[in-house]
Amino acid sequence: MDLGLDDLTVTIDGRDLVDRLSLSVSSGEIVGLVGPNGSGKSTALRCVYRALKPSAGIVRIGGDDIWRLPLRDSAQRVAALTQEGGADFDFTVEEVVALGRTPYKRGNDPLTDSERELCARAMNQMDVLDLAHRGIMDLSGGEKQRVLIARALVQEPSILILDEPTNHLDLRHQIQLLGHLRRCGLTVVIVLHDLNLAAATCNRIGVLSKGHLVASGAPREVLTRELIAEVFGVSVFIVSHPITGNPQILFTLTGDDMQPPVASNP
Ligand SMILES: Nc1ncnc2c1ncn2[C@@H]1O[C@H](COP(=O)(O)OP(=O)(O)OP(=O)(O)O)[C@@H](O)[C@H]1O
Repeated sequence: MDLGLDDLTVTIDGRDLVDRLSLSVSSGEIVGLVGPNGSGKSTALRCVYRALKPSAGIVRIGGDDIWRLPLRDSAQRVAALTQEGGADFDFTVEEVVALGRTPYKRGNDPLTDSERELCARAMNQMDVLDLAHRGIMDLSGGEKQRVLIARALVQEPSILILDEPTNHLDLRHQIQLLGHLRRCGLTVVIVLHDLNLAAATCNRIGVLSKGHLVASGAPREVLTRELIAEVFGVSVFIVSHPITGNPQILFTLTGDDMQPPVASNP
């Protein structure tokens, strides 16, 4: 299912946190959003998973304005891993994962056998099956993150929204998760701070700066020295990955690479 943001604008207290953001994501495509802290990435995503109503513009999923759909319908199409987490209650891991089925249930309907299998499969994919009976509150940051991703997967969405999903994940689990996204065929919008991971994962990358989309395209077109200096204020070197050819960003920690970002609002 495709996703489109048309002139999405979020204005709060007179400030445009997101300003006329337009982005289209084809069915099965993985699009990354990158940008400095406070550039509007999470705010834009919140409009897609219906946590925040845009001040102007439209979010289309499969051609429908998401804000005009019944909540149950949009929850069957879009699942999100948010920065807020949503694991602040004393449920077991398997109970939290089962919550992903809520858009398909009425009242206290129990899970069907096939839904139980779906939950077990997602927990296995996210490597949390052996934690099934543990309390979510007692898990490590990375374990909790993987449980919440499993919950999003059992929602069986067509569109997956992931806000910094690699937070807390060790290298192996980062690769497992992003590799799974590459293979699963879902339409994905993902915020990543690690530009190398973004280059490895995304078909296209959109760069946000001060609420504006300042670049978008294939990783190799977008992640240039010039763009990174302009938007992030860091002077980097870019090499090609020896196997995939994806851009890999190299930097030092001497401080000599830092400069003020100069990206301005168009
Ligand atoms: N409800 C709100 N009221 C006022 N300002 C807000 C609100 N939500 C976000 N902001 C501000 O909007 C700007 C964009 O925030 P947002 O969380 O979208 O940035 P981000 O690009 O996701 O940042 P980060 O990389 O730090 O997660 C920030 O300056 C933030 O302080």
